[in-house]
Amino acid sequence: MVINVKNLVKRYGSILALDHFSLQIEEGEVFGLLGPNGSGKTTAINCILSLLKYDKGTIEIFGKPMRPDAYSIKQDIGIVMQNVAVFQELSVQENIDYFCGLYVKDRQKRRELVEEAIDFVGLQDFRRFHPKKLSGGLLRRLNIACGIAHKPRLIILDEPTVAVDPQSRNSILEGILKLNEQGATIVYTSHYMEEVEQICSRIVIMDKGKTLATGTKEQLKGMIKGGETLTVELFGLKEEQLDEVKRLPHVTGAEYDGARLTAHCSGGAHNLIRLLDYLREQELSFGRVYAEPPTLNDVFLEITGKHLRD
Ligand SMILES: Nc1ncnc2c1ncn2[C@@H]1O[C@H](COP(=O)(O)OP(=O)(O)OP(=O)(O)O)[C@@H](O)[C@H]1O
Repeated sequence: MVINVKNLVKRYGSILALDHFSLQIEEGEVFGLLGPNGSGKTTAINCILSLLKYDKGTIEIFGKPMRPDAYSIKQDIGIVMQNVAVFQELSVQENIDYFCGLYVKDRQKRRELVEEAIDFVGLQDFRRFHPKKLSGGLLRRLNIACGIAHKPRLIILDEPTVAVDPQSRNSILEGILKLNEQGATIVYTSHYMEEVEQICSRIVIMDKGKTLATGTKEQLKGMIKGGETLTVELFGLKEEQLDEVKRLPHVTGAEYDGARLTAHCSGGAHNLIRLLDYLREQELSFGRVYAEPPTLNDVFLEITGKHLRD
């Protein structure tokens, strides 16, 4: 097992940031830590890395107890933190070389690794630039290159795409999958469910410092009663008709905003056909129609009663 965390408790004064938090991550996983802002993701990562003292619990990495002075373990970990942490006075190349040099002393070897990292994040044309000349997206890529240049076995990324343009975001996500293909185990924290769904093989959903549910995205979605959401664009739906929609088989709830009818359905087949048949019977004409499978937000909503991003 790459990470084994048991019953972690962390308090900041009266705030209970981690409440008996446990986590098991196997070699080769792309593991997602999904939770709203303030749910304890960064605190969990900082405790796992021994950057923060905790009140209770045990942490093992690569089967060994993790401690602040466990340098042999730290050498095999790459960290990409939420806040970009690079030196303003060093160029792109020098920054990557500095961070790589914390783990790799051999200069020749390091030169190769720095070049590979520059290629990997696509900063070839910017190697002599200083950080203040880089856009937000490029700066994030530099931050990632600094964290991964030494080819660690475990890479932990804490919200690496916050405030990043869509193009850089995609290239970051693709890069993470490539690192995983090359053998690294990945831990990825985010409050963006779409990203976690896109790249993670297993996910823990957390809230208020606790683990709410763990599994693949299919397993997590299978845990809830809610199934697909149907949306129909139409005008003139009356209140009695909305009430009748709510009473259709498998419909667990419905809303109408004057232009769009949204119906939430539990499992069951033919929900869309049944809804459209009803609208035709009522001689209501409709525009676009779409059916969406449940999302991780629906899972979070059903467990906690609130949205991931309130
Ligand atoms: N240094 C600190 N002192 C006091 N309280 C803190 C400190 N750091 C975090 N907290 C509190 O601990 C809880 C968990 O915060 P944490 O930053 O770990 O959450 P998060 O899920 O990473 O959120 P975000 O996505 O906003 O970073 C929050 O209630 C936060 O306000």
